[in-house]
Amino acid sequence: MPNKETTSAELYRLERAEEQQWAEGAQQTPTELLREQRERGFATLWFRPELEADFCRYLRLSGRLSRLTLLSIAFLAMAITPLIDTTLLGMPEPLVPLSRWLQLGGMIPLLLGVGLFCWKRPDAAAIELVMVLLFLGFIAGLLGQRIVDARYGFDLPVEFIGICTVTMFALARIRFWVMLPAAVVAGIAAIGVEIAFIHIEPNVNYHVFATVVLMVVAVCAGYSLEYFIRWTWLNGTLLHYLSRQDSLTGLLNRYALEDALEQAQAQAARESAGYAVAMIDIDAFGAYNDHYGHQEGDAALRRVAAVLRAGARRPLDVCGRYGGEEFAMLWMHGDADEIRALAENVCSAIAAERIPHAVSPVAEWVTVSIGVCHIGPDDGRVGLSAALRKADALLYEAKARGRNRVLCERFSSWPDDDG
Ligand SMILES: Nc1nc2c(ncn2[C@@H]2O[C@H](COP(=O)(O)OP(=O)(O)OP(=O)(O)O)[C@@H](O)[C@H]2O)c(=O)[nH]1
Repeated sequence: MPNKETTSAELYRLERAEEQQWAEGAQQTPTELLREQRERGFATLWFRPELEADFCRYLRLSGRLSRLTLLSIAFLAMAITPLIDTTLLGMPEPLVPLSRWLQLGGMIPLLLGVGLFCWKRPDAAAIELVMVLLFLGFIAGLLGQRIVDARYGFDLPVEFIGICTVTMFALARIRFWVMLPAAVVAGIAAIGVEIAFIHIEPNVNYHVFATVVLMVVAVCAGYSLEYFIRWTWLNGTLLHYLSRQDSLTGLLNRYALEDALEQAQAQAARESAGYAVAMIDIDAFGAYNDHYGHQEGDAALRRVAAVLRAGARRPLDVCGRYGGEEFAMLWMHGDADEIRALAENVCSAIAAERIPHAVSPVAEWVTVSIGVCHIGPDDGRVGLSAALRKADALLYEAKARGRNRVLCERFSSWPDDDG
């Protein structure tokens, strides 16, 4: 899912690439995959690989603001501490140089660097690793200072380690299983330091107890938060696909089809590229239904749809169900001859399926008629309804000329009837 800064052109490309991936690789449609995952559950906080990659990308992009908030809080804490450590916290003077060095020389530049990285590269796969390393660096700094401070009898509020861990689970938006090992290391190191180096009784027992409680809270909060995010993503993505998919054929439904066609037209205009819009209708499908029944009719529609989907495999092509037994396609790029060849291929591929049609006036098997309106690069911006109307008129002309054929014409060769 694209982030806010993605331009509409990039967004269009991303969506098409996503749909393309689904269409090419998968045995199952997105909705089938998502439904299956919902039934299986995800108590282990893991989706099947086809979904996991998409979810991780979503988590990285949607977590950008949250991570920047976390880094801002850490930055603020680091910036404020020099003002209060000697006054409010009672840090002895000899410890101040070390503390300043760690804060101003180490943590603040590090936070600024990581902040810049999270700002500029929200989608970087390394973002989880960077956040975990920052966390471990932070903890190492705190523990180092804790050991030195204790020599001067200063009891550094070591609960900060637990609070850092809770904050990481709550705001870093990195996966639970990535954060957990770092949290365990931090917890063990914190408790180890208390027991081995700190001898300020009875505070050691209190600090150990507080660290354990905060670590348990952090882990539980991290688990339930990620479970909730996964649940929301899974249902939201399922709804997204259901609202765009024709339930019978798995192609884009009318709403999504028009949307995709408009976006493809805008893309063509940006690239000054030619394209073609096609209307496709199954021949004598009323008779097919009457003869074989609606169940068989549905099965035939699915098979025709599968062939059409295969005919729109290039990254920017579009294919959807316009309504009933009528489909629409858009082929991006290509001159009139290439477009005609694509349409002819689709027409003959459907005939080659040899879906029996005993009552067709055209052939012994299911055939289609196709009307194609080709819009050249110099035809200017053509409205979607005008392009579809011309393709539809050509389709009816193809029907009138005997069906099972392609009629392809250039948009500009038609009289302008828009006005
Ligand atoms: N099984 C099934 N049939 C459908 C569906 N949607 C539309 N139809 C049928 O498609 C048929 C369309 O028939 P017509 O519009 O008369 O066209 P046709 O019989 O294909 O004739 P021509 O287009 O002139 O070749 C009707 O019988 C509809 O019931 C569907 O989802 N499933």
